[in-house]
Formats: sequence, structure tokens, C-alpha cells
Amino acid sequence: MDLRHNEIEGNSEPTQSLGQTSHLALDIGGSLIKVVYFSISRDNCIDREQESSANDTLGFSNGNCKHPILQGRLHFAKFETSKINDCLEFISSKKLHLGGFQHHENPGKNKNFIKATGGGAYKFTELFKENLGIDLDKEDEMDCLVAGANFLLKAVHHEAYTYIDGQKEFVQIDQNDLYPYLLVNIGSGVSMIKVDGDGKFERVSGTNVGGGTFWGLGRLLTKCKSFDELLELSHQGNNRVIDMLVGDIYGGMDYSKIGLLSTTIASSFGKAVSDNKELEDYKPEDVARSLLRMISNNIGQISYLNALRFGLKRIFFGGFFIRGQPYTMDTISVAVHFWSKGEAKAMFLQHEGFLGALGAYVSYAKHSIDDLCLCSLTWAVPFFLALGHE
Ligand SMILES: Nc1ncnc2c1ncn2[C@@H]1O[C@H](COP(=O)(O)OP(=O)(O)O)[C@@H](O)[C@H]1O
Ligand SMILES: CC(C)(COP(=O)(O)O)[C@@H](O)C(=O)NCCC(=O)O
Repeated sequence: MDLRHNEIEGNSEPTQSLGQTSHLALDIGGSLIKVVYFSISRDNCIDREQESSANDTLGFSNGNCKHPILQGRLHFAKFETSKINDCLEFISSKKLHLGGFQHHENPGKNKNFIKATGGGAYKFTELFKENLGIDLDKEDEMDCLVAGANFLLKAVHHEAYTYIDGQKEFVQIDQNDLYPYLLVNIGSGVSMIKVDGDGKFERVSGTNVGGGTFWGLGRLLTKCKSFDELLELSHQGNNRVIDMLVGDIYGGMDYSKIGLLSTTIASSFGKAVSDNKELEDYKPEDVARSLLRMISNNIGQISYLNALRFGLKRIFFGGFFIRGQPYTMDTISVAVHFWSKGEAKAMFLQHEGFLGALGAYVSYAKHSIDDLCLCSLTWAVPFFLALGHE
């Protein structure tokens, strides 16, 4: 199976009650709206009885019921929350809102609903109703993050990876030895969740210094017009121009007695005090780099401290702040390695920004089993993937 970042191939079953073939889930966060939707390849419609015993293996046998399985793709898209109208337009143009479920409790209402998580699922309820005529069926954000992470870690072969010294290395996940782990979601703010199993978790910490801080402060300090521009700038910069290093304080020497190299940052932005310069005297790229380093380092350190609190060795980082950026991941990895003395491991996820949206998507399964009383599972995608079919 071709598992590209923006698409996951899989299969799903059409529901008798729906007669619709595209399905949608949303994660409406403080900064970005994440959209996951499934589209059917009609020409690939196959008969369930021709399937391997895949579903049976997981105990999803439908007995004697015979109906088609549709093959298709999971698509991923994102929009800035401040441009929510673009998202509404996208959903409308693709008619994704027409593929939702009918309210089981009140079928007469004839209103579609779609699964949605994140604060915006509450904030924008009316907007979705007015514009698309759909109800947002709200799923808890932490539940969805965990469900999305567990799904990806179990289902997608090349999902988790380490990033050390510029080398990305995929990690083989042993499904029998996945828990416990620390999930750190770096969105606008940061949530740290100890995960002990499917639906078994505790949000153990968080920090308000997250992706929104990087983008907000970065925009003010550099006058960048977009997040991508800020990231691009940070690639070109040199943080040592503005960060105060141990060597700057110790006359170029390491402080070896306490294990600090001369190149370690002693104080982020610290040189701005002693240099006696104005903001305009610094290159925006150096400021951007220093800021990215400061925030990534801080999150790496707090994550490690929480992992230490609970004796967790594995930390998975998600959220759109990461954006697969080498410098961000390297800084986080170094921070975790440094503070844990190599005991804990930082890992990143290919679908980093879509954990919540995937979790909301997977939550449709609850309805197909409990509410819609279908012959078999509607949402075969996760389970099909879980079997590692390619
Ligand atoms: N195109 C983008 N526009 C704005 N922020 C972006 C973009 N790409 C990545 N980011 C970063 O991702 C963060 C949002 O991450 P996300 O996981 O979507 O969180 P949230 O759910 O709070 O929106 C932003 O604060 C910013 O640091
Ligand atoms: C409130 C939030 C869960 C919202 O999620 P987000 O939109 O940032 O992804 C998150 O911003 C957060 O965990 N903030 C940190 C709050 C704290 O623990 O200090």
C-alpha cells in the first residue's frame, strides 16, 4: 500500500443507511483546521466474500451477510482557523458534508452530522450549521489525540521515526509493547499525555509555550507574513548571534564540571542584553532560529521531565508545530537525549498534525457498531490498515 503523507489507501464499507460514499472528520484547533476524509474508488469495489480472512482475524466477521467493500483513500488537508471560510468552501465544493451520518437518535431531523474535535468544534458549531447544514458531533480533543496516535502507531508501518544527527530512522513498533508512552502534542499550546492503552490515558502536563508562541512571537519579531516564511528564515539563521552560550560566559571554555559544553546555550536571546543592540540590528533569520531553538528545547525538556515523572522511556511528538522540520526535531531529540542521559527516546510521527482529526474519524466506528446496527463494520479502514495490508 502506498502510504504517502497526504493520503492513506484503504477500504471501507458503504452503509445501508447512508448511501453516501465520502466521509469526513475535522479537528478545529487554535491555529489550524485539520480535515480527514475518505473517498471511494468506485471501480475498485470488491465483494466482501472475495476478501481474505482479514476482518475475521480481528473478530469483525459479518457472518453470512454479504455486501461490498469499497476501496479508496484517506485524504488529509489543513486550513488556517482564521480562514475557516476557505475550509467551508472546500468541504462544500467536494460535497464532503453530504456523506455524514443521519442522527440515529432523531432520524426525522434529517440533518447530517460529522465528527469534529478541538475547541473550534464548540466555537464554530453555528457556522457549520448555517453554511453547510450539518451538526458537528463533538469528540473530546484528548480522546481523539490518543485514538489517532494509537491508530497510526498500530496501523501504519512507517509512522514513527527518530531524528538524530540529521538521520531519520523509522522505528518498528511492537504492538504488544507499545504502552506506556508519553504523547506530546505541540499545537498552538502543548499537551502531554501519558498513554496506557486504547482509551486509557491521563493528561499529565502541558505548556502554554508552544507552536502559537513560536508563530506569534516570530511574526512580531521578524515581520514574517506566513508561518512557512518564518520557518524558511529560521533555516538560514545562526542562533549563536543572539543566544548567550556557555562559552560566552566562560571565556570560550566548557563548564565540564557540570557537563556543559561551551557550545551549549546558557541563555536564549541572552546576547541581546549585553550587545546593547536594537531589534533592527539583528538579522530576522537569526532571531527566527533562536526562537525556534528556544521553544523546541523548552518543550523537549518539559517532555523529558514528565517522562521521568512516570518512568516512561518513549516520547512521541505530534502536532503541526513540528512540520517534519529537521532543526525542530533535532533540537527536541537533543534535549530529550541530553536531559535523560540517553535513557529516553524522542520519536516523531509522519502524520504529526492529524492525530486529533484521525481520532475523530476513527470514532465513527462507535456509531457503526453501536448505533447503526450494520451487518459489519462501516469503518473498515483503520482495521484494514491495522492488519498491515499493502
Ligand atoms: N501553515 C501554518 N499556519 C499556521 N501555523 C502553522 C502552519 N504550519 C504549522 N504551523 C504551526 O502549527 C501550530 C498549530 O499546530 P496544530 O497541531 O494544528 O494545533 P492547533 O490544533 O492548536 O491548531 C501553529 O501554532 C504553528 O506553530
Ligand atoms: C488548550 C489546548 C488543549 C488546545 O489545544 P490546541 O488547539 O493548542 O491544539 C492546548 O493549547 C494546551 O494544552 N495548552 C496548554 C495549556 C497548559 O497546560 O498550560
